[in-house]
Amino acid sequence: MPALQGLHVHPKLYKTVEEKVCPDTGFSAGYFWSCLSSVVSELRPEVERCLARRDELQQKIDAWYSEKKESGADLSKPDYRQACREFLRDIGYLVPDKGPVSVTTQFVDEEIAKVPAPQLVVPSDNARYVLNAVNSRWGSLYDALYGFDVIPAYSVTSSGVEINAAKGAAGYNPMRGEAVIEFANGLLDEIAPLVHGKWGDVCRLWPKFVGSIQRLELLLKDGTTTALRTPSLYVGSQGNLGPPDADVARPKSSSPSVPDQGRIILKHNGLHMILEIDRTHPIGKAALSGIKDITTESALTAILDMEDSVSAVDAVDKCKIYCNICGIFRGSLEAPFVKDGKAMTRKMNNDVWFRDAKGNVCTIPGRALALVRNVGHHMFTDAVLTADGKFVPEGFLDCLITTACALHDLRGTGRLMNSREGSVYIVKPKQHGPEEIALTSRLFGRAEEFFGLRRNTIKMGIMDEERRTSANLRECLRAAMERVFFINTGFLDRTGDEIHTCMMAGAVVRKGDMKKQNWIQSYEAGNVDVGLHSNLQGRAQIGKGMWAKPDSMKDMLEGKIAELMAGASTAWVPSPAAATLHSIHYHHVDVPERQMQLAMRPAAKIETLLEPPLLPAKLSKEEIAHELKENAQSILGYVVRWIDLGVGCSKVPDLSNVGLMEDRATLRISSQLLANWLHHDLISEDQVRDVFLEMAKLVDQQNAREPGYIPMSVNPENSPAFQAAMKLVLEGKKAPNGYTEYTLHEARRAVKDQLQGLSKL
Ligand SMILES: CC(=O)SCCNC(=O)CCNC(=O)[C@H](O)C(C)(C)COP(=O)(O)OP(=O)(O)OC[C@H]1O[C@@H](n2cnc3c(N)ncnc32)[C@H](O)[C@@H]1OP(=O)(O)O
Ligand SMILES: O=CC(=O)O
Ligand SMILES: [Mg+2]
Repeated sequence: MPALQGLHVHPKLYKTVEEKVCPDTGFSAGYFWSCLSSVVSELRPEVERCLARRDELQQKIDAWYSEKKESGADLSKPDYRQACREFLRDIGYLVPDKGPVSVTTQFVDEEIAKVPAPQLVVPSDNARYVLNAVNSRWGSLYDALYGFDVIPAYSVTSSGVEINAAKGAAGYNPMRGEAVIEFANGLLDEIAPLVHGKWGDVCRLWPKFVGSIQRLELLLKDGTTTALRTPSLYVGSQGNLGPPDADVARPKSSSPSVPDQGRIILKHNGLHMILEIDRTHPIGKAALSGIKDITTESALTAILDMEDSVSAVDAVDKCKIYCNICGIFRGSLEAPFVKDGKAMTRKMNNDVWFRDAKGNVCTIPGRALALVRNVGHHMFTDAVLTADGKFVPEGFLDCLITTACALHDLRGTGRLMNSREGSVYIVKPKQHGPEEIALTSRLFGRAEEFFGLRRNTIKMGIMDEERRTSANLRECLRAAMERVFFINTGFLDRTGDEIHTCMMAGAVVRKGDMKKQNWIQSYEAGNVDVGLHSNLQGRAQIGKGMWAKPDSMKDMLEGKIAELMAGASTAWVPSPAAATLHSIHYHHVDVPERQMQLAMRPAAKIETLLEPPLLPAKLSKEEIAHELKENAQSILGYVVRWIDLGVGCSKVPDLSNVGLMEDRATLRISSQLLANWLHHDLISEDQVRDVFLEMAKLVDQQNAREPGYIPMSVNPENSPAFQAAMKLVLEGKKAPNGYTEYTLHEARRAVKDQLQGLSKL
């Protein structure tokens, strides 16, 4: 390990910083390490103090709940809410409320400040996915509808005819295609209605100058022409689109004499939709309007995640991530891969060019605004060691690397532009209360000083996902009032933290019942209330959590609109297709107006937030057994891929065979829930072992075709993944804040060492 400025840096990381990150920034690698060295000396003691404070508070909470429980108190009773609040105030868990806060963050890109839209999260260790994520600003509506379950296998058309619209294996099903087009036309009728007629009857469309400005004109199949009811929704065009050479309606099959190939750009609620007209394309040829697809503005922001969706346990893993992040900020990231037998290379998309309604050339960004999620304060890495051999806070390294990579964007040395406002967006997860947020803000401030950046260039996305943050959210905002660019309800981690914090209070409800509990309703509402009353509109997002069923798009389309109705200006999606489909909700809901309505309601009560999610009545043996199985299956299904294959986010089928997105936050929930039930004797250790052995067989079957997969059930005693999964439950009670990372990291590192040993033989 090279020793630099008192630090010992892993050679791989040294090389990455020297060869990838620093060139063209104006800063040398030596300077970079001296900055890290300073910040470690300065702020590491503060991190340690914050972590010790977490443990101290948890011990006090455990003791309080244990005592109440032993004295036979019914903790679900309202009397206890007040007592609990007072206790938490006495121990400093709840901090004094200093009154209203007005967030003043400046230079925030409009994707965050102005336009409500989906937010995609992507594991940053996978270059191919990362590229897909930044390119998911634009998505094919037709593909998203065709490829998922939104269109049922058997559909009824608007004329009442039942059709077989199954996807099928044998190529394109034109009837499914018809159903897709019908859905899309219905959507256009809602968001861009015509003066008369319906989108389904349009046989041609073109921009037409009315005075000095273009309007969209449309020819209907009855031969009449029409226009948009709101003409300003048309914002431009591209290509060769008319005017039509005849004032007679053309029959469906005949092609116009003027080649009809081009794009019509509409804009509604701040989001663009591009009607792709191409009568030479098989879909466009078959469509009355010639529209072959609708390219929809989808994920305006994408979080490149260094945290819960990746398995990164050492310098080598971290370097892979850092190179991807650097590639994005330089605009140079590429990923060669083979798909369906074809070799291809994925790159970052260019911006979209078109002529606006006055005929001027203009552009819209071609990529989502990239935000980077660093790791939390509780993580330390041996990629860099201090002179006395201690691991450095991993979040410090993440922050300095992210900022140094972003210099390429800020200085314009990259090929493409990320932030047009000259900001860097770092999402900081798992912060507990205002003091930790103040610590992050100091870290960001130091990074700005090191690299000569304007104060508050580095913006902070606050994951509201730990109970102490939710309970003190206003003070948390105060601690970052010049930097905050979002508060997001990470309800998955938050649920894990809820269970851990209230571990001693009693047995908690089943995983599927958590969302109905009072605490979570109060948490979701409280986050919106605090955001709306702290001046976030126009400056920062109020975000809601992940849709964790990546294949269940019909359910998402029906359900996820509720998050906008609840006041969110963005919400997380797991994939580009989900972003495209979720974007529909932002056309249905006028978010600023909805937020104005919600700002009038009485704010959610803190007492409700503090109500533990305890089982109201005993569960039957069968119910307990089922819940144990379900959690064991998801824990094993996730953990085995994390530890043996180094995959940090997986789609794991549940017992009903629904694919669920599992990441470290969902693992925190499942393991904490079982640890809680174990502590309260709903299940025994023997039962846990038996069920884990049974589920290991099922998980082995599910992964049988995965290259490199090592079955757990053959020799569970020697399977690091099986052992780690068991440990997460059996020792979950004493895991700090219920975090799973320590167990996962230890086991993954052992597997990597073993693999390295084998490769040397
Ligand atoms: C609590 C929290 O912290 S939530 C935040 C953490 N969670 C996440 O980030 C979830 C991100 N999502 C994912 O990792 C994935 O979608 C998974 C693991 C859930 C499913 O992955 P897969 O099984 O590979 O998905 P599937 O086979 O359906 O789709 C693969 C295609 O979709 C793309 N894709 C899927 N998810 C993403 C994504 N998040 N970003 C970009 N592209 C994606 C892939 O690039 C691939 O397309 P390609 O072949 O053209 O490259
Ligand atoms: O990070 C998101 C969460 O839900 O946890
Ligand atoms: Mg989280």
